[in-house]
Amino acid sequence: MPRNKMSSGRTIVSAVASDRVITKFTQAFHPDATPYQKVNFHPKVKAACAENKTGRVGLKIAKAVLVGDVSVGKTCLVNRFCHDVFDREYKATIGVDFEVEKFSVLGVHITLQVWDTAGQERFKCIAASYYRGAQIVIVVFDMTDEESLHHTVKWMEDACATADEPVKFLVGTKKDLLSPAAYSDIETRALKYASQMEAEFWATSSKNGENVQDFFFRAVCMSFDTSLQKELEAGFAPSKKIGNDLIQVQRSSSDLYERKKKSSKCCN
Ligand SMILES: Nc1nc2c(ncn2[C@@H]2O[C@H](COP(=O)(O)OP(=O)(O)OP(=O)(O)O)[C@@H](O)[C@H]2O)c(=O)[nH]1
Ligand SMILES: [Mg+2]
Repeated sequence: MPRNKMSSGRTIVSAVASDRVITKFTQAFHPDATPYQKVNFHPKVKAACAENKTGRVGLKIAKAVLVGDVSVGKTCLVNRFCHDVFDREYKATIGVDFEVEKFSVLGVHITLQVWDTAGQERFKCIAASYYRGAQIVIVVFDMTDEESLHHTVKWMEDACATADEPVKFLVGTKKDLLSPAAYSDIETRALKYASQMEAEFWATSSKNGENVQDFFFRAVCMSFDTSLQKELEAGFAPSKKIGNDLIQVQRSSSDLYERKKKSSKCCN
């Protein structure tokens, strides 16, 4: 297999970085913290991938959108996962940013778009226009700020209104700032919110990276399995364009590894 070394030091295998190759279904953060019972890829999905029968399907996976209050740590979460960096200085997101990550899941190449929205009220109008068609909704709160947890119900409601039957996640950040007792306390409350929203809970730290990669891998596995299952049941009918986004999923891609970053700025 062709291998290249990126400037960041990540090794690229067939257009996908070696640390973006998923061969096993990533488990939930905690078995009691999820409404999703999946612990493995569906047998039909596994068979289709093994037999190279995923076709040239234009699966509309995987668009992920991050929402949540100002300064809860959305951008840091994305930056830790996509660039393995952490910035302690707060720089507010203006409008919306997005990142593109390529994965190989069971040998199938997929692209994940990660939309990082601004928490500031004045950008809400723009951010909301990017929720459409998302298959992964990630509502983020700061585990040191209880108010931000209370607001997650509304964020989830708004984001899901135009999303595409999304996999739902409630992600707590800044775990590194909590004592074990304080963490246990907020976790108990967060689990109640997650259960009420029918979302899967994860606790993370972008500062030290705790659970960040596992969380994104879990999101990709869930979305991939669900979408491919749907496509298989539909008999690979030509995929419909839903919303603004259509992401190609192909068995083999000749694309070079690429990283796009786009900023949409607004208003008021
Ligand atoms: N200690 C610690 N600080 C964090 C963590 N995540 C984020 N922060 C800090 O929290 C502040 C806000 O982080 P951002 O990621 O910019 O917050 P945001 O949610 O993107 O904010 P908006 O773009 O305004 O919506 C920054 O000063 C970060 O350094 C974390 O896991 N641990
Ligand atoms: Mg931000």
